[in-house]
Amino acid sequence: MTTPLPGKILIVDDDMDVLRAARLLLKRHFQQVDFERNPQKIPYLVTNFEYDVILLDMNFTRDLSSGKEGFEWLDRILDIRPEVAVVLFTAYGDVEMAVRAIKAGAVDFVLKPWENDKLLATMQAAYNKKHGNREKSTAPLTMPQSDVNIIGSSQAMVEVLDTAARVAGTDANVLILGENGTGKDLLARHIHALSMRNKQAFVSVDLGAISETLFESELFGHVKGAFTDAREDRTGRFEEANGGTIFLDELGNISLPLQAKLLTVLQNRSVTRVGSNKTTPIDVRLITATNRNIQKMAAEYQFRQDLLYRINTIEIQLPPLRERQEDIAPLAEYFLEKYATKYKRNVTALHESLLQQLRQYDWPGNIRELQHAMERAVILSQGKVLLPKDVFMKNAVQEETLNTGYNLEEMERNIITQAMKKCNGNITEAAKELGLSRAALYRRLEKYNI
Ligand SMILES: Nc1ncnc2c1ncn2[C@@H]1O[C@H](COP(=O)(O)OP(=O)(O)OP(=O)(O)O)[C@@H](O)[C@H]1O
Repeated sequence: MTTPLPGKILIVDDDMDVLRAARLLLKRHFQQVDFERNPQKIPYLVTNFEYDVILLDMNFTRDLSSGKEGFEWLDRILDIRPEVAVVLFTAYGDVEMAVRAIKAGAVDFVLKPWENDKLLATMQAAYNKKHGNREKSTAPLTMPQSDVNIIGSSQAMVEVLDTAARVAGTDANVLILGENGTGKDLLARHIHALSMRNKQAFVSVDLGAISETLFESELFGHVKGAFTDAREDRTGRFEEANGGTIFLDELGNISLPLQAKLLTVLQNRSVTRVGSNKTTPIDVRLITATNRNIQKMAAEYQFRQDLLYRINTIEIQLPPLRERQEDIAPLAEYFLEKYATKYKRNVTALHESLLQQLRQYDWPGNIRELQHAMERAVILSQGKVLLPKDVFMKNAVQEETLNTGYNLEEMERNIITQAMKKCNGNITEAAKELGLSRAALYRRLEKYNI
């Protein structure tokens, strides 16, 4: 048995069975574990005993499901002892409540019914966090720093980044929602960079770009001879991510049979390579993303509800760029500097009239579109200051589009055809030109039969 941590723990829950089971487990790992059924005793206990971590139930009998009482007690505890680490017990599926609790100052949460390893790891991390912070109370927190550069000071982005920072240290599954080009991939990297797993791999998989037949082999690996083209053993992406984070992008695009396969892996926390009967345990943090309305898909039985429950412990919605206009100028300036350096161009500023137009435009391709518009403008501009004409040029594509009238689908088809022509059929280049991900372009090529 490992030496117990010298921590003092308090468990507050009105269910005696929960108290006994949690205490039995934690007692083996912490020096002192007290428990209390009656939440009214919390102020007395917290005032008189220096607990390191308090494991607090969200719902007491007075109020069975809203979590309101849990929030009140959380506030009281933090009023009396702001330095104590509070971990919340929440019922399975209380996603919103868990996010709110973390925003309200809890360090983490554990879902009931709990897995012993998970509860223990969470309590130990909470203890370490609190203990580390107390010793270095005047020094900056020793949280991992992210080297991912996310620009955004709009209220919406501040909230997104705040939630990301709070959930990064937990192992909670995160589902990132947002239109194409809003920065879902970047945010996933940021969460990984802020997490304890940041020294391990971050593996990003674009599910929209994997064919149905290769899905299993790509994700779970295969053994030599498993199918005609399997000439060597292959490690799947889940195994590559072992110990780190796996980011599954475009999750809304996979078929129901593949959803079932993914769910099995997530439930069993192990993978079996195609053609093998040996299972390998995996320890990965899961971040997923989609640009589709996944709740609606679940309601229409296009997406499995049980899989959704697994992946959306925390949901983060990235707003489209048109809804965070304050971020447009800082982003444009950031890309200006980036590309001026990259292409060694002496372009140093954005004219006020350009800034105005940038703010007015609605950016259907979001930040990716702005990024490419700035890259093109920096390369082509003739002066030091970028003007509206440098960014909003009427080029052949736009002219041709205008001639087709206002049928949106027709316009989209035309723009894509033009971009494919311009890039000689190179999908990566054309996707870049259009401000779309490769997968998003593939889907459209299929849709329009181009
Ligand atoms: N807040 C931001 N600050 C700086 N760069 C950003 C920001 N958001 C996105 N970007 C950049 O914009 C581009 C598109 O972002 P990203 O690929 O993360 O979007 P996405 O939502 O994952 O797109 P898709 O849905 O098409 O896969 C990337 O080059 C990314 O680095």
